[in-house]
Amino acid sequence: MDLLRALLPRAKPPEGPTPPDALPQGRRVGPWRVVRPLGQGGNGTVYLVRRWGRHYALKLATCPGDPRLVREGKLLQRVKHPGVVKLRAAGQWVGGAERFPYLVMEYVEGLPLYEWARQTCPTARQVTRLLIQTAWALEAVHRQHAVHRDVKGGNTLVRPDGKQLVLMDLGAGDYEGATPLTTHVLPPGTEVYLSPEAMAFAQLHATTPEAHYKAGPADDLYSLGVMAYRVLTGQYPFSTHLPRDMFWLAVSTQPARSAREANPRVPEALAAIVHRLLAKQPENRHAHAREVAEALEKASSEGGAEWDEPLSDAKKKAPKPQGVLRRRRAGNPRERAWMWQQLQKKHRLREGGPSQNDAVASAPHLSSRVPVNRKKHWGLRGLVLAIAVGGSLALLTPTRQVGEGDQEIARVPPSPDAGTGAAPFEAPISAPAAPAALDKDDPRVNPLSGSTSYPKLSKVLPLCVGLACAGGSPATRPMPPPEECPPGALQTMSDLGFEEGDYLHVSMIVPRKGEKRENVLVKEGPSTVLITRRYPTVPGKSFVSGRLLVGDRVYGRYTSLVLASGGPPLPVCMELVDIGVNRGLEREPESSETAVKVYHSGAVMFVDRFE
Ligand SMILES: Nc1ncnc2c1ncn2[C@@H]1O[C@H](COP(=O)(O)OP(=O)(O)OP(=O)(O)O)[C@@H](O)[C@H]1O
Repeated sequence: MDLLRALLPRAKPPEGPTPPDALPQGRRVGPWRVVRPLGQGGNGTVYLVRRWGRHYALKLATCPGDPRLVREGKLLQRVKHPGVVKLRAAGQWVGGAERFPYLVMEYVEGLPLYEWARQTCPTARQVTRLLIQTAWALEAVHRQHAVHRDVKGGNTLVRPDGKQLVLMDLGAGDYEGATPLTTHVLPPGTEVYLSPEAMAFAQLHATTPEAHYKAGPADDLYSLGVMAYRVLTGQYPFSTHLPRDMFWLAVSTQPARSAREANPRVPEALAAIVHRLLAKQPENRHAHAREVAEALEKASSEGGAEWDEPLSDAKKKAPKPQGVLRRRRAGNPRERAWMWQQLQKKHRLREGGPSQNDAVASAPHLSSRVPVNRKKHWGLRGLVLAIAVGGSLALLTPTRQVGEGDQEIARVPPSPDAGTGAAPFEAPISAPAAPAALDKDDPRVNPLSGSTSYPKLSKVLPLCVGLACAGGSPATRPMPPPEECPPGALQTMSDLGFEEGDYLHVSMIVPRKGEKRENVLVKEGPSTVLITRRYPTVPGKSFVSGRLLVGDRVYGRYTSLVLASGGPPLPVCMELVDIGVNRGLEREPESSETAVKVYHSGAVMFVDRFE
């Protein structure tokens, strides 16, 4: 029997289209090329994509024709505000016989609010600055007669300077005149951020299928209050460890403990604003988001030294990154594609199509079926995952606690005093070699190179050396492996007013006066190149240092910038590109195995990672 089984061909999953949540690196979506996934949300997968040397975030719907994503696009189109993620384009991706809407947004580099707070141990004033920005962003949303409906730390990103917050994910949002999509009592959202009036409505209309709660700006303000409470104290206003019914009861009837009680380092005036946002009656909250922003601005400007104390000081162990499980994939791409198709079929049969893709909070006394969030696919993903990790039933039938749908909730720190710690200070960058002197003996071999060592490049170097020892010829060596930027590099880029994809013209040599420019000899190793043009923040004759890697082309990774105007070297993350903005410089035909020549000039482009 076993022999028979061994002789029979193994059943293979049929070939199928790549699922929209598993696009590989390099796959094109319209003109955008996938770099890597950034994460998965309730109704789509967000990819880092690239076009013309610039990065964007592309959100691709999980369900064909998903009207929520289309609505998110329309909403983003209306709301134009520096504090709200910018929409750049929208389109449809064809996967098999289906069309999946996608949105292309600016790529916001940064950390979600709570993670930022955990890493930076901010003061009340620093947090308040970000809360003010959130309030102004909400004001911009509300002014468009729209509501966000899912305001929470996980839907914000704090830029690396820690001074700017961007409100993200308007996927649960709604605006006046939009086609109704909600088929349940409550619209999509996250349970711990749900207002008492929404809960009251859900309880009252639990048995009325046609009743739909209409969230308004006051609901967003309540959620903002929860978010503020959480970032200031490390806790939610009501314990998320309560049984669901008790949690609802507490939110509906109990006054929230003051944020100052939860964390004595929260200034009184700030705690009072948060308390007002958490009022049970919407009319007792601020009338508009603008009012919240103004109240916060006033309190912060009048606040004394207490506002500049860190809100906590103990260093906390990093929680397991969110979404890790969600990002794990089952089997190989073909198997995943097949499983995905099966699950889609099932999903469509059961749910009657993507338009019912709302997840709801049922009133607690009704059932404990579905917690409030938009991750209806969690069950499906759980199934895929369970298959992948050996069929753990626990994944399919988790013990649901309040707010479990919001993954961050499960990891709420028990007390603010668990504290946060300052992020490690940026590693110092060694000073690069000055480009002044040309090598007299061989003026065309890395004339600007030095012997500087750079922290991150130490990882690449042994690999290259290893490859060289193995006897691989430069032409046949693989591309250098991806590498993170040195600490502080992205900050330098933004301080100098550049964005990813911006580039500076460089010369591979210091040209001598009157000398005819020609191809130059280069070799692998430390390299310094001269910036040949003037830029508003980078004067001509500044230079960047890093390392050249010789492979099928000559790649350059530059990690240190010395401004001609003086000052210490600045960490940067810049990649050598040719005049067509292609990565690396072409090996000129006159190159040999041992003597590689490239064109004398090119450019160095700001990147957020060495790919
Ligand atoms: N424009 C962007 N720039 C950078 N990262 C982004 C951008 N948009 C989304 N992301 C990241 O992609 C991930 C998924 O985002 P998405 O908005 O789809 O879902 P979510 O907010 O994680 O979940 P849910 O939709 O269930 O609330 C998040 O980690 C988010 O920070």
